[in-house]
Formats: sequence, structure tokens, C-alpha cells
Amino acid sequence: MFNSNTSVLNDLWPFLRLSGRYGGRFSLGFLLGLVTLVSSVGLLALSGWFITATALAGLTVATAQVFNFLTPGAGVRGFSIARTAGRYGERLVSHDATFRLLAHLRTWFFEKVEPLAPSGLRKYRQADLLNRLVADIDTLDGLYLRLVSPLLLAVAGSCALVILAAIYSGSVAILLAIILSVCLLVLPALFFRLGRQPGEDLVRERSQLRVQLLDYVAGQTELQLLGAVSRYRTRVEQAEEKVLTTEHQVNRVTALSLLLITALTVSTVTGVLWFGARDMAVAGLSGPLVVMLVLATMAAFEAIMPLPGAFQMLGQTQRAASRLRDITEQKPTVVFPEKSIKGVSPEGRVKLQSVEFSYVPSVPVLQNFDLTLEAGERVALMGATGCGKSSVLQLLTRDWPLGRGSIELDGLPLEQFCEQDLRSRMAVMPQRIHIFSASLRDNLLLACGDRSSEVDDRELLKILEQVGLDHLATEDQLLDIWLGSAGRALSGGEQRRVGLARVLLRLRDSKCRLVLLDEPTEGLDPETEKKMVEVLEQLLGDRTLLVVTHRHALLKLVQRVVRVGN
Ligand SMILES: Nc1ncnc2c1ncn2[C@@H]1O[C@H](COP(=O)(O)OP(=O)(O)OP(=O)(O)O)[C@@H](O)[C@H]1O
Repeated sequence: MFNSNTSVLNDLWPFLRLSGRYGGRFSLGFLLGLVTLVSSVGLLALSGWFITATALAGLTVATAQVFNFLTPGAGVRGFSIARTAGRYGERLVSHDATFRLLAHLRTWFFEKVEPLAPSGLRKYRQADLLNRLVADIDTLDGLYLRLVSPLLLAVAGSCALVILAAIYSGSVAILLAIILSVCLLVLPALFFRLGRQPGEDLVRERSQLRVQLLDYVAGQTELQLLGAVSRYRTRVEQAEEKVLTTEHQVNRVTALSLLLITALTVSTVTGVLWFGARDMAVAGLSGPLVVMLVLATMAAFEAIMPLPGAFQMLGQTQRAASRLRDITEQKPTVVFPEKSIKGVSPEGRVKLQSVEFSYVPSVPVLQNFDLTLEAGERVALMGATGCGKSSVLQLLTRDWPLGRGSIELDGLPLEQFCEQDLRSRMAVMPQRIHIFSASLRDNLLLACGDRSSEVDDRELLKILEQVGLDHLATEDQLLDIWLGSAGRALSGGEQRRVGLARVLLRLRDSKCRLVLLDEPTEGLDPETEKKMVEVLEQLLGDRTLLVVTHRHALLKLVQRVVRVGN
């Protein structure tokens, strides 16, 4: 039990600490919750006392004439207004704080994930990452709203009820103190135990279902062509079945908690009535006060009621927190300094010496690899499929950490450049071009970074014409045409030309002296390829070029060829 408590705390602590940022709002939410609870108890207790006392006062004319109706009436109105206003304010403030916290958590998580890409994220599937970013962070919204706040309110409500009872009846106060202590100590521990395993399973199984569902939807074309739709659908249905079975278990625990809490409320109220009635006979406690204590107890149990559910959910919350920590506590394999160690002017000189590299230990990709490019030199990397050509470019962009050897740019080790400085010196066209679900304009302008406002539509249209993509800018929509998953689909060749257009836009920056192209004309017909080579020839000027290619047409651009591998 001790171990499981420390692991719960370990997993939740970073998130509790982050919520400290909104401590003021959460404290105000708690205070308003307290006002609501006190008003609820006050309303029910005073109403009970008032109705009973009024009925008793009405038995004789003399007592009816002296009975003060006004003050308790005003109290009932006051409590009911305070309860409504308190509840409204509490919901407003605590939900606002929770949404702010969730937004902050998502940015925080994204900032932690970003430096890990791509090497640190290799073992996670995209759908799994998305699931952590959305569903797991959503699960954490229960941490304050369903756990911390109800627990504090239950403790505060229980203390207040025992103090109120102690003013009028010692025996009722002792009874309440015993039952409420048991509720506060036993119920959370019991329902944490009962809910932990199904809760953890549910988070894991829901994540697996989402991953499989996404695979099933994204791979529909292949599945249909290969006749594997029904096999994949069966896998998705099996994953769904598991989720439903676990949800059933969770619901059974919830039902048990409701049964238990209702039974506890009824027996406590009966106990208060019994001890109150005894005090009426023995200690002269008045009837209206007994009714007041009974109704106050019923109202105070409203604060106890959410506790079993909250602790039942703790397993899910802890599992979600631990899945997030899994990623956020990883150290990035590639770290950039805050600032470049030394300022050197961009020339585009590159030197790789005795480079060793592997993605997976014991499977070397590059061994003792050397390559030198003088400023303005143009070199093609060639070699058999899988020999490591793209890996050379990925080492130059620092997507992956270098194993052994050294890589220098403009005479300085690559590790001494801050990320912004390094990126600004290079124009890169990767092997796979990602088309964002955005307008054609935005898909191009992302190559310009902070300087995108300096590029107007005329210039973009000219670049589109140069790479042979001017047909995309239709007459009615021009550059507003939507691309990506929800827009116009692009052929493989068109996607490569979008990549080339981005490179040409990068070349507007005079600091950009090194051009790295990974199979830039793959998938283009010979005519278009020839045109691309001419455009590149025209725009490269005296910049350094390192191009990975299997195509002979591109060799016109370069001065020498370096072969990778044997
Ligand atoms: N992220 C990765 N994780 C593990 N192995 C990888 C990864 N990326 C590439 N590899 C492997 O490393 C080797 C070199 O890959 P690389 O992409 O550099 O080859 P290439 O010469 O550019 O191939 P191609 O001509 O087919 O593009 C290949 O065997 C490839 O399967």
C-alpha cells in the first residue's frame, strides 16, 4: 500500500506542481465550493429547524404570537442565494482554471516532445502520441475537479458538521466523528484499490483501440486492395470488446460505491435521529434541533458522496500521468546550445571525418565515412538503396545524433551551432515531403519562417511557375486553395515540387549557403526533371550543394560524385 501510494504521488507530483501556476484560481474555486457546501448544510438544517419550530409554535396562540418568523426566513433566503451564487461561481472559476491548466499542459507536453523528434520518438506510433497529447491530458482534468477539491471539501464539511453537532449534542457529535472518519479514511483507500486495475486497463485499452482504429481508417485503400479489410475489422472489434468489458468492470465498481454511500447516509441519518431522540428525553434537546441535525447530516453527506468515485478514477489518472511522464522525462539525444558558441560567417563548407552511425546498436549504417565540400562545391551522393545516403543528410541537419567522428560546418563542429543559426544556413529538401492541411500559400510560406510577411503572392506564383506547379493556383482560389488531408490531393511528383519550391524560397536568404537535396526529381517525368535541373542551375549560384540521387539527369548539376558504401 505504501509503495503504491508513493508511486501515485511520484506520477502525479509533476502535474500537481504545474497546477500551482493557477493556485490563486484553484484556491478561489475551493473557497467558493466551501461557501456552497456551508450554504447547503445551513439551508437544509435551518429549514428543518424552522418548519418544525413553526409547527410546534402554532400549537398555541401564545407561542405563535411571540415566535420570530422573520429572522429564520431571511436566513433560509440568504443561504439559498449564497448556495446558488456559490455553486455558479465555483463552477465558473474552477473550470476556467482547469481549462487553462489543460491548455498549459498541452503546450508543456509539446515543448517536451519537440526536441525528442525524430530519434527519441522512434518507438512511439503517431496515433499513440496523439492519444497521449489529447486523451491522457484530458484524463488529468479530473485531478483537481474530481480529486483534490472534493477531498478537501469532504474534510472541511465533515469537520464543520461535527463541530455543529457538538454544540447541541455530545453523543451525536461522537457518532458523526466516528462515521465520518471511517468514510474519509476507508472509502478512498477501498475504492482506489477496487478501481485501480480496471482504470489502468481502460486507459491502455482505449489507447490501443484508437491506434488500431486510426490504422484501419488510414490504410483503407491498401486493406481493400489486399483483401484484408475483414481481418483488420475483426482486430478493431476485438479491441473494442476489451474496452467494453473493462468499462463494465468500472461501472460495477461505480454502482457498488453508490450503494455503499447511500447505505452509509441512511444509517448515519438513522443513528443521528436515534441519538437525538435519546437526548431529547435525557438531556432536553428540543425537537426542532434534532430535525436540524438530521437534515444537516443529509446535506453534509453530499460532500462525502463524490469521494469513492474520485478515488476509483485515481488509477486512470495515475496511468495517464505515467504515460505522459514516459515521454516528458526522456532526455533529447540531440541538444542544441542556447546560442552558437562562436560567430562564423556562412560559407557552406562541410567536412565529415571518420563518421560512424547506426540507428539500431550493432547495425552500422555508416562506417569510417569521410566527405569534404569546399564553399560553392556541388557534390552528388550515390550508392545502392539503403547504403546510408539519406542518413548523411540527416546527420548534417542534426536530426540524429552522431555516433563517432566529427562533422564541421564552416570550420566549426556542428554541435556548436544553436538550432536557429544552423537551420538558417541550410535549405533542405527531405526524402518525404509533408503537405500540411493548409492553404497552398501557407504550405509554401512555412519555408520563410519569420520573414514570411516579406514574400508577396506574386513572388509565390513566380516560384510555382518555375517548379511547374502554377496549375495548382486555380483562377478562382489562387493561393488559397486548400491542400493536405482535407483538401486537394497532390501526386507524388507534385509533392516533390512543393518541396523544391520551399527550397527556392529558402534561397532568398543570403545566409543560406548550403543546399541539401534528397532525391529532388524522383517521380518526375524526364521533361519536367530537365526543367527542374535548369531552374536549380539558375538559382543555386555559388552555393554549396549536396544532392542524394539515383538519376543521371541530376549529375549535370554537380562537379563530382561520392559513392556511399562499398
Ligand atoms: N529511422 C530509422 N530507424 C532504423 N533504421 C533506419 C531508419 N532510417 C533508415 N534506416 C535504415 O538505415 C539504412 C540506411 O537508410 P538511408 O535512408 O540512409 O538509405 P539510403 O541510401 O538513403 O536509401 P535509399 O536510396 O533507398 O533512399 C537502411 O537500411 C534503412 O532501413
